[in-house]
Amino acid sequence: MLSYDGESLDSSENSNILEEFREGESFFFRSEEFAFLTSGTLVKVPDTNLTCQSFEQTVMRTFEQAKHLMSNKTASIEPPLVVGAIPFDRTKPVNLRIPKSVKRFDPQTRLSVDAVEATHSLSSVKEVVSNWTTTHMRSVPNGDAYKQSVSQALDLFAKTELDKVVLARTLEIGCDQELPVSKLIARLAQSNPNGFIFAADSSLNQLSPRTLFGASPELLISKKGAKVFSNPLAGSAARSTSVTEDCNRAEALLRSTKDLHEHALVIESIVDTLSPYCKKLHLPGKPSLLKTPTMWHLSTLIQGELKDSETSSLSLAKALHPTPAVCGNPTVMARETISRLEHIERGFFTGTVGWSDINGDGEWSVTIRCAEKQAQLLKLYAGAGIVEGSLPDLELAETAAKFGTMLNALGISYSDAINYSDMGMSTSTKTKVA
Ligand SMILES: C=C(O[C@@H]1C=C(C(=O)O)C=C[C@H]1O)C(=O)O
Repeated sequence: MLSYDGESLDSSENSNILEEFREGESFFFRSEEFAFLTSGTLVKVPDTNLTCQSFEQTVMRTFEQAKHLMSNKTASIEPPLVVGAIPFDRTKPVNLRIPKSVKRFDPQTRLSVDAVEATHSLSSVKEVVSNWTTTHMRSVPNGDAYKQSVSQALDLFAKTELDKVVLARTLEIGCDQELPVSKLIARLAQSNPNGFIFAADSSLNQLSPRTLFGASPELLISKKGAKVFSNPLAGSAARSTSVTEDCNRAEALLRSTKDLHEHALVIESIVDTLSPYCKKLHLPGKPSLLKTPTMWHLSTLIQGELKDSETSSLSLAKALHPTPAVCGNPTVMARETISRLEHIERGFFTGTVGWSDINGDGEWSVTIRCAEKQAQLLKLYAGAGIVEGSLPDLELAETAAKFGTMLNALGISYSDAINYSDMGMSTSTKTKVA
């Protein structure tokens, strides 16, 4: 492992690097290619948002400031990185910073939070943080209200030009103590070996520190030199523990006209946005399947070669965000529909989280399968794309299945979740607790 200061750390099979994670100060990111933990803030990107004309210049100025501050250091200094999260709403401020130090490690490293866990499989936070219990769980909006919003969206498809809208809900989980984010990240990293694992400060002010963390399967954009990649996902089915049923669901998804349409809208929009930047753009003729431990998705890997290799990954993220995978189509109408029908504040959920270096090389994943921690409260987020042919019950169940990524990490079973909250499973399996 290497840090900015040229500090060299042992590269071993297991790493306790997450012990150094400090909420409010650290940023963690792991993709298939890169993994690092940062600490401190050298320079914060001043308040700006994706609608600002000067967004890129503001980031560049921050890099220049950081270079100046780092110029006193020794020759082994690595180039600075800008890291952080961008919210769903393009008019809201981004939360980006250039950290004081960056420790890189091999993405294959098995992460743990102490030496004992390093040698044992970390099965769930319920086992690692002994004796913690949930004080409450509640879906906001509740299942019926969510289904009603889906029905209202379906009416709009018939009456307006709206083709697709993504509607989300949250699952609030109260804990009887503060859970360490480091352990949750370790668990997510172990059980989602192919996902983008992230943890970022999402505080809006110093008084209420918040941390956003998750395991996203979706890549908004990555850029290395002239090469760009985007891996949009749209069209989903929950995994099954029965192998036969699991295969059936995957095959049904690949053939589903509704899901293929939902997927095609996303691909078309991303290709339209990337085309002017690229001299070559390649994509397969049809979507393939991508699986996470909890979900199947329709997936398309888009690869391009930039006309100008200096185009920054952040400029591309700015151009693409929000894609119809998390917003809808047409974008403006979908955004208005979300603000009218969704009844939650998305914040950084369905934004983008990642990093970029001074040359613009970087990775920005879509901020999904995540939760935000504020003291003893965890807020889990999940959304589903609604198109003509969507059924309110199934969309509610899809959001429930998407909560599974985080529930698994927490060691909360579906049945526990159903007992305590309106999770949106079929009413026959629901046991309400007074
Ligand atoms: C909004 C979410 O996921 C998005 C919606 C999907 C869908 O509707 O099929 C699939 C992947 C994501 O682009 C989420 O996971 O919360």
